[in-house]
Amino acid sequence: MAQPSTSLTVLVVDDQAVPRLLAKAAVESLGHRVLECADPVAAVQVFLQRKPDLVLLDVEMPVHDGYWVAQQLRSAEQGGWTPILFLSGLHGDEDVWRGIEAGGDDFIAKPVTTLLLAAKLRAMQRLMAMRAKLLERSEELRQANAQLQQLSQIDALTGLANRRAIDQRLHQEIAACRREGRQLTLALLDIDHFKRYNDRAGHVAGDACLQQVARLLRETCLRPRDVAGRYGGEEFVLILPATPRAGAMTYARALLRQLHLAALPHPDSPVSERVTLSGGITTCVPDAHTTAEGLLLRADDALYNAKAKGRNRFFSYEMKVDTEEDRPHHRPH
Ligand SMILES: Nc1nc2c(ncn2[C@@H]2O[C@H](COP(=O)(O)OP(=O)(O)OP(=O)(O)O)[C@@H](O)[C@H]2O)c(=O)[nH]1
Repeated sequence: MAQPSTSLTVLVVDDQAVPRLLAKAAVESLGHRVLECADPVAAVQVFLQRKPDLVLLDVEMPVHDGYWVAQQLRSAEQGGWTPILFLSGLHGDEDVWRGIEAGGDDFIAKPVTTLLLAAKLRAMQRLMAMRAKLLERSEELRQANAQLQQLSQIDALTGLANRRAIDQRLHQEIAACRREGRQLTLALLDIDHFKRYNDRAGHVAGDACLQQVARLLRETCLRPRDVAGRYGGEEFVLILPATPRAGAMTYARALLRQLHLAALPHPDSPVSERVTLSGGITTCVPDAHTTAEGLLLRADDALYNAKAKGRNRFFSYEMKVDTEEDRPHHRPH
């Protein structure tokens, strides 16, 4: 966008050759380039194709006058702004009013002097530079907002979706699975005896452990619609859309197996010398009565059950089973 000293491309529109050539000469003497046009309809085409920086527009022309041209240019710009200066022998208050109303930015009385034209162009260039700065700031703001929006959805420690994002996604997936008539699985996971981990290894090591578990969860959420999130503290959430009950339990077993293979040491767990998880799973085809709160309560209840049954397992009421029986190699060491 033009700075006050840069050279402009100026579209000069006048049906009469002499004033058009005079205006052209004056503009060129100020170091700017000129596109000439004698016909109002053609002027609109030239404007659209060549995208000049500024338009000098005669008012009185046959068939379509300068006001008509200004209106066409303004409606063609769609959010843009190219300065339009009227050049006219008519310069009563009413003429100026009509010109501004039609979308013009200023009015210059013919015959135009080079000095007046220079002053008007300089003023327009200033406005153009300010507008360019404003657009730049708006774009920066838009980008910052997009970044903030993204950050507001992410848990800072683990990089997983945070509680706010999880709540949003859960509502969306309940609605989507209800429409599709498909099963939705929700799992709440909790690291076993994490207080003891912190107490023995320290909070910094505890944080690192949370990050490692989060990485594992991210790696096991393979489908595009699967979401892994940190629901708070040492509690994680998985949203697995279009995942039936049996699939959810298979997934849970695979996750426990991956965690076992990762062999993250737990310094003080009565369950295992490795970090273990307990999980509560709930699966349903959502109907009109299904709520996010209801699903979370059911999953939390199932999680409580998994803890009560000895930890290091998933429990699902709907399946009436837990993952324990299938994985003898996961038993406490
Ligand atoms: N390092 C770390 N610890 C956290 C964070 N958030 C919560 N905790 C700790 O997680 C522990 C959770 O303890 P509890 O709720 O008693 O659960 P638990 O010790 O895992 O016991 P069970 O769940 O019954 O197996 C507490 O010691 C919290 O301080 C965190 O961001 N970083």
